Amino acid sequence: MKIGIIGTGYVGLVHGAVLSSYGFAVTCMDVDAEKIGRLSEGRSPLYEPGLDELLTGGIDAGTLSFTTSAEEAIQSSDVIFIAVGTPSREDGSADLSYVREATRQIGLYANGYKVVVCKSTMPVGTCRSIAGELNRSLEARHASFRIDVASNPEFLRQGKAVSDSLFPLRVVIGTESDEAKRMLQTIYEGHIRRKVPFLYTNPETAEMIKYASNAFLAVKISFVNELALLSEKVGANIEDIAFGMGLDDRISPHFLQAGPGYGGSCFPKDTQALVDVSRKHGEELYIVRAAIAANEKQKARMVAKISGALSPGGMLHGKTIAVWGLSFKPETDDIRNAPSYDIIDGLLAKGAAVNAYCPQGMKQAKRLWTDINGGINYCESEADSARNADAIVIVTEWEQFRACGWERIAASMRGGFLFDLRNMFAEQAGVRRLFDYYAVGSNEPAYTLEETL
Ligand SMILES: NC(=O)C1=CN([C@@H]2O[C@H](COP(=O)(O)OP(=O)(O)OC[C@H]3O[C@@H](n4cnc5c(N)ncnc54)[C@H](O)[C@@H]3O)[C@@H](O)[C@H]2O)C=CC1
Ligand SMILES: O=C(O)[C@H]1O[C@H](OP(=O)(O)OP(=O)(O)OC[C@H]2O[C@@H](n3ccc(=O)[nH]c3=O)[C@H](O)[C@@H]2O)[C@H](O)[C@@H](O)[C@@H]1O
Repeated sequence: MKIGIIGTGYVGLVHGAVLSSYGFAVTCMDVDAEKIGRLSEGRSPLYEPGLDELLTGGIDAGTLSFTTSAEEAIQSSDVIFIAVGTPSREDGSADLSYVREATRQIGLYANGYKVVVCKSTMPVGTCRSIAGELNRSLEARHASFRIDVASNPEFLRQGKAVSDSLFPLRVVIGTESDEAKRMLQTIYEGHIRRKVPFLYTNPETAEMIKYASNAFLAVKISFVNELALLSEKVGANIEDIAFGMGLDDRISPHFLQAGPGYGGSCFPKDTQALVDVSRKHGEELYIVRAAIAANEKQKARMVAKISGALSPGGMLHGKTIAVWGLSFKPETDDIRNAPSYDIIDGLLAKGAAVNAYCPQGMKQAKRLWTDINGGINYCESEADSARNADAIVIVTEWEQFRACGWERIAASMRGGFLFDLRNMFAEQAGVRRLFDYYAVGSNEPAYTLEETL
């Protein structure tokens, strides 16, 4: 069975590389010629642990190829995954123009029976509308074959995309076509053998499972973040609260990590798109709406927390702040909707100078944050950014921050503040004692500079 992937971003590229490692012949197609050029040389355009090895393996084995030609990818494949972006429009609805274009090209170039699989996250009803559009195209061409469509949402996390693809927690297949179901079962045979739960539904249910899962996780994070703000006021500790809640397996300990607010290319856009769908159907999702609002509040509160501690009036003229971690989470170079953007923007608006450092996110930040880049001084390392700074703000919990030479860094600073927005060092007296230390969701007596001097 030959497989085509339309859209070689985080999802399409990882999915294609993983399927090629199973031995399928995979053709990955993208409209971005620069991306395809790099990939053809075996160089990944994005950072994802384990991906480089899979790419080289697939290219060397001859099972993975890349093209900018939709015609070639579509005509050479039996199963075509649509994995293009579905970003937010201004009004929060999902922009389906890339999906529509991919669909148009399949309708135009298909040269025999195909299964089209909707891998992108698409609002409920999209999969069925794609089927309708394809049928109309085939009718107009008087084609003698049909195309079946299935929804097969993706649940991988960035930073763990390869392992999540190899070892998913579940596979959801939403289709009314037995042939499409059978072909997807063949593709995912390894998961079936490993007894990964498979869920067969109609396309609408599959689409909703994806949005419901992301929205639920976003709600969980916003819930714990609001409790973190309250905890600071009432003298409680959010880390202990989350641990105490998580011991109940009906709640589970996962996704209860308080922080600066969720970010990324999916939670912000998918929660908004779900709210948009709910409004269009007259069934407003108040809880999801509240999670979105709480997330915005959380990012603003982080700026207020930093500025309030550094200056009684809240303005930051003359202060230099080192911001560590620009990517929306560790182990990715993706800065889409990263809380770091809002926090830096807020600090700059208050007059601060910002020294930024991120292990992987700086290249994209330099390219994409054109509106705030004038105010950011990008640095080579943690130490470089902290030299002569008044404060360090950890926005993303990169593991390498744990052992970055804290004594030396603290000694090189002008001020002594550490705002640990991920509570990385909440339990580590060795680092806390070097700073006026601020965590999220707790005001427990920190090891302040006065105490240690
Ligand atoms: N990033 C993630 O962790 C996850 C993303 N998803 C969903 O998967 C979809 C893709 O997301 P990402 O991979 O992050 O997006 P991305 O932005 O990294 O990649 C999308 C790719 O599609 C290409 N493209 C656009 N129109 C095209 C066309 N007509 N033909 C061929 N290529 C085209 C773009 O050039 C780009 O390379 C989205 O719907 C997203 O919500 C789902 C689960 C996880
Ligand atoms: O649809 C998607 O794109 C994907 O979205 C998320 O994956 P991802 O965005 O890669 O990353 P997460 O690990 O879920 O983190 C998202 C954001 O929430 C934040 N977060 C996460 C967990 C937590 O306890 N607290 C918290 O603040 C992270 O820092 C990050 O900013 C989901 O976890 C995936 O299952 C889904 O496939």
